[in-house]
Amino acid sequence: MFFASDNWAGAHPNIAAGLSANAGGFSTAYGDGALDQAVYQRFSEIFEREVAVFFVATGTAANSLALTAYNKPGGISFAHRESHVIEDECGAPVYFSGGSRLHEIDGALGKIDPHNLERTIGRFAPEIVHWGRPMAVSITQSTEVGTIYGLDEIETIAAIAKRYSVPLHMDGARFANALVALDTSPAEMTWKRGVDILSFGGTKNGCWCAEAIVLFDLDRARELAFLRKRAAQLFSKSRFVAAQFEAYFKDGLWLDTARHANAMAARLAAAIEDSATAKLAWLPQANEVFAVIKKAEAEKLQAAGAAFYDWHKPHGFDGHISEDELLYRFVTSFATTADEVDRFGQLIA
Ligand SMILES: Cc1ncc(COP(=O)(O)O)c(C=O)c1O
Ligand SMILES: C[C@@H](O)[C@H](N)C(=O)O
Repeated sequence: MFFASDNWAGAHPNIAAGLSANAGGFSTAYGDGALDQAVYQRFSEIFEREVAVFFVATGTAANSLALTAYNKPGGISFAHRESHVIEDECGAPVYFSGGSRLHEIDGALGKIDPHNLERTIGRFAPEIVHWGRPMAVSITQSTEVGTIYGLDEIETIAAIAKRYSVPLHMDGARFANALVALDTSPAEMTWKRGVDILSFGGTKNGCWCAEAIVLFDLDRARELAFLRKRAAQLFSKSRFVAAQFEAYFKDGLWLDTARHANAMAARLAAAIEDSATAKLAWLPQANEVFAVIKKAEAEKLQAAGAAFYDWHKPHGFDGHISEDELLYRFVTSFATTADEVDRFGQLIA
């Protein structure tokens, strides 16, 4: 029973088959091969406009380079206080940009509160040389605590970013999970709501190692090409990332895998709701489930083979956590089975 992270899941068989099918022969290196070009075109079709696509190895690289694409001396990017770019990337966005800063914005359950954003970014609007100046706004979709921004919420945040002439970045490490949960289109959830640059994650949703920066603001494409190479993120055998995305998009596989992961999260949440020894912290909106469980009970579950971790209490969670309890995070994936969830449900009953 593996709920530690969707990063623990392997590669979907179709993705693995796509890699094998493209392993032979020769292909122009460094992103210029026929398969690369075909996949770039597929991204433009999916987003219903011409986009620039840059394959990178990790979500951290995608986020760091996306923010660096808009770099400026004294630049400040604004992100949720518990965002991955602030809490889990070891300062990579600051490092890759040569010293831009990340400023925390508060908001409940992983989502930036627009009023807090307006108030904070507004303070830096005079661009006083001592303080620095706004450079970007970054949101995570779905968020680090499995919540989702509605289309109107994205639009509201984008409008604030535009008011201060900065781009809106979307950390889409779990883009597909949010997309199917909202039952909307990639275009509607991004550029049509004011997103300028997207970290498009495939790795957590069935790929072996496939992340892409999707740039809607094509004027930045040339700059980003150099930033990626300087960051040692340009794959020589780029066809192997392209092959994964080709299989990922084929027949809507990426949407099916995300729907399955979300459905398994809903199933797991129902089992936790029915439990006498655990409390669901909030309803899952994508593929992450959070529950308050007695430490002793959690240890029994882990001893029985369930892999999951405790998680820090997010801002805006007003549930009670007793001394002998902790908040735990469960992440489902394309590889999570109903049997696995039901087996866990029996243990936690
Ligand atoms: C919300 C979010 N963004 C970005 C990342 C970064 O991905 P990576 O670990 O591949 O750098 C993760 C990692 O799981 C994540 O959860
Ligand atoms: C670092 C850890 O949070 C990872 N991003 C995950 O979601 O599992």
